[in-house]
Order: sequence, then C-alpha cells, then structure tokens
Amino acid sequence: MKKQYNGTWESLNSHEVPAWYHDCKFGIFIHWGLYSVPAYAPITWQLGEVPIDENWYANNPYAEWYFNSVNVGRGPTYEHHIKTYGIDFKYEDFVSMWKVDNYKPDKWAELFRKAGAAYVVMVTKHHDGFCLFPSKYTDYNAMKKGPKRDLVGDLTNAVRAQGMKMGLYYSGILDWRFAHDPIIEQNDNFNKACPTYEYADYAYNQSCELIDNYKPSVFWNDIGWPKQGEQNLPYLLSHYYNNVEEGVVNDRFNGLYHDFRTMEYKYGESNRMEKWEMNRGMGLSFGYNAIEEDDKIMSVEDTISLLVSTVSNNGNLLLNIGPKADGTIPKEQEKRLLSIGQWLAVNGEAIYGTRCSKRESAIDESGVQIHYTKKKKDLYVMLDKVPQGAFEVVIPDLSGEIRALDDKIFYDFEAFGTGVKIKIHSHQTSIGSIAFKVPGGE
Ligand SMILES: C[C@@H]1N[C@H](CNC(=O)CCc2c[nH]c3ccccc23)[C@@H](O)[C@H](O)[C@@H]1O
Repeated sequence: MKKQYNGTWESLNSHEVPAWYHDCKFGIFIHWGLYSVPAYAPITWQLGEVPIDENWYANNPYAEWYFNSVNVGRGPTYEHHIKTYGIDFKYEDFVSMWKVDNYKPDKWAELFRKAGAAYVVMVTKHHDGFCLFPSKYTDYNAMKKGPKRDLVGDLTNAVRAQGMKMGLYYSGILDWRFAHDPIIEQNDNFNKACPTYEYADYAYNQSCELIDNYKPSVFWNDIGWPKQGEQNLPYLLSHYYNNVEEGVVNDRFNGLYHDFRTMEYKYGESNRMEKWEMNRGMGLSFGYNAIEEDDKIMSVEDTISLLVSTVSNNGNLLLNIGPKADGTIPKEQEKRLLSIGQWLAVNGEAIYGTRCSKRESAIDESGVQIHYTKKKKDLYVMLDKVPQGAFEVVIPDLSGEIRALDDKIFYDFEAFGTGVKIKIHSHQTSIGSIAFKVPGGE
C-alpha cells in the first residue's frame, strides 16, 4: 500500500531509503547547459581544498559557473570572456549559439550502461536559470530557444530504456535570472540568492513540473531551498514521494531532511552509519572545460579506488560527465567510463547489491588499502593501492576459502595467525582494486 505523505515533517520522517538506492552504488551526473558553449574555467583547486571565498569565486574551476566568474569582474574567466567574446557579449547570447547536432541520448545511455552505472542524474536547470526542459513558467528553456528539444525528456526515455534509474538535478536556491549580483563568498549563495516569494513559488512550481512530467527516481536539489519557500518544502517532498514511490532526495534542501547525505570533492562529511553519495567531476569541473585535457583528469585507477572506498563506507559514487555543447561526450571521459565498466564487469559482484561490512577499511604496513563489503553472509575483500608485481597482505580475523573475482589474478592464501595471508604472484591484467570473495566470511 502506497504511503500517503501529508505535508508534515512527521510523515516525511517515516520515509525509508528504498533498496534500489542502496544497491546501485554507481551513477552518472550530467552537467550540460549554456555554460558548455564557452566551456572555460581556470584549472585551480578541488572544492574543499581552499576556503570558498573571493579568491575561489574569482578563480572558480567550475566551468558551469561561467556567468558568475565573468560577473565578478576579475580573474581568468573574466579575462577570457572579454578576449574571446568582447565586453558587450551577454551570457544569454550563448542561447542562439547552442546547437545540439551531436546529441544522441540513446548513445549516451548505452555508454552509461557500459560504464556499469545503475542511475543517472541530469541537470535540468543550473544556477544560470536556463531550463533543459519545456516549462510553463519561463520561455528561457531548451524547447523554446536554442536546441528546440526537450533535452531532459529525451535522455530520461533513453536511460530508462537501458534499465537504469533516472534522476534530476534542480538548482533550488540559486537562479541568476532572479538574482544576478556577483557571488563572491559562500554566504552569498544563501543571502544574495533569490530572496523573493516570487522566486520561491517559481522554484516550487518548476519542481512540481519535473516531478509530474518525469517522475525522477532521484530529486537532487543543489545548495539549498529558497528561504521564502521553507513553508512549502514539506508539501513539495510529500508530493514527490506520493507520486514517485521509489524516490529519494539529497541533503541540500534545508540541510536537515534527507534520504542521503552528500559530499562534493573534498567538501562535506560522511559517516558509514548513514547512506551518502560522493559527487565530483573527472577533473576539477562539472561543466565541460575545453582546456582540461587528458592529463588533468582522474586516472581510471583513481576513479575505481574512489568507487571502492566510497561503497565500502556506505556511499554511492555519482561521477560527472560534462558533454560538449554539441552533445559529444569528450573522448577522454568516454575512455574512462568504458574502463570502469570493464573493471565492474569482472568485480561488480563485490560492489552492486552489497552493504557495509562491520569490518572497517584498513591500511596494512606496506600501504595496501583493505576495503570490505558484504552480501548476506558473504564477505568481499578489495585490495587497493597495491604495488606493481608480487606482494602479500594479511587479512585479520578471517578464516576459510578466499577467491579472486578476476581469474587473471595469480595468488595463494594460507591461514596466518587469526587471519589469512594472501600472496599475490601477479596481477598486471587488472586495472585498479583486486577483489576477493570469502563465502560465508561476514
Ligand atoms: C554538483 C555541484 N554542486 C555545486 C554546489 N555545491 C556546493 O555548494 C557544495 C557545498 C554544499 C552545499 N550544500 C551542501 C550540502 C551538503 C554537502 C555540501 C553542500 C554547484 O555549485 C556546482 O556547479 C555543481 O552543480
């Protein structure tokens, strides 16, 4: 029987995270919009590495922040804009330049499935306010202008046709069409943001459009919810759950209510006692940054390490893809997705459908990282940051048979004190972590 949420926090607090969100582990985030036309940001820091202050916003590595990076009136993106487009070129002028001739949503969805992703979260309206979906509440949308397509609907259908869950991202508190003062410190995201009831109603109405028209399995709001809309938030969330039974929401509405917590690069915190999600780009940006080349984005090994360490600590990894304006997925991003998919095709049993083991991740004296997951009574052990060539590692408090999931790993194992010593003879074929199954080991 479907629960009816009644617009109260009490009823919402009874909501439980559906099993699918615990099982799926790996998702693809998609930041694609007007900002993909200029596709420019300086290559500076990961979020959380430096204070989110004036220096951050004048040297913002997020290419999707292009409008604000120009609006602050100084820094590399401002200089780039003046040099490339001229002082009189307005951000809205990118609309007529945004042609999506290479947008093939079926191909995107196929690539994401080959990558081993189980869900997708697409940006529908970022902070710049341009909507990638038809909206009754603004003509500043991709059906009316520029691409002249329902970019969100097309991908939603393609993703679901591939058997993956489709989530939608909405920039709740920030919309630079309603509040366009430059953001130069983090509090501006909340104080200088859209401080009107008109905007709060707009955000509520558009969120309902997205819920009603696409029934997204994830409603991923960003940064926060408009202050003037805090009274309507329990009604919006109730409307969402009442219409999307499997729906989940993140912790970026009022910072309190959530199905899952979020981390972004090095910002935020997680604890393995509650469900959380790590989101980041392959490089320092979410939107495509044309100057961020292959040597500047994460290696496949590091991405698999991030997936393994996240999943073994009760998290999901939402890895971002920044398509080029025309709809092409950059080669360097596609290459990494396919490699991750190859690793998951062999080792996915240790990832998908698992839960947190009571055993915590550890690092042995040689620096090998040991991560655990469990599935019913079975234990999975994943070795990461392993040296080239032969090495051995002791897994404490373990007994019984241990079996590598990749049959190209050559190894022996023996009882060693209260644990098991694994002697790896060779492993050059596997990219990234080496996974073992210990039947009945949990
Ligand atoms: C996925 C990315 N999100 C960015 C906003 N992120 C943040 O402000 C991180 C800080 C933050 C805000 N609310 C939170 C709640 C929990 C954890 C982090 C945050 C966006 O500014 C960025 O362009 C991209 O869309």
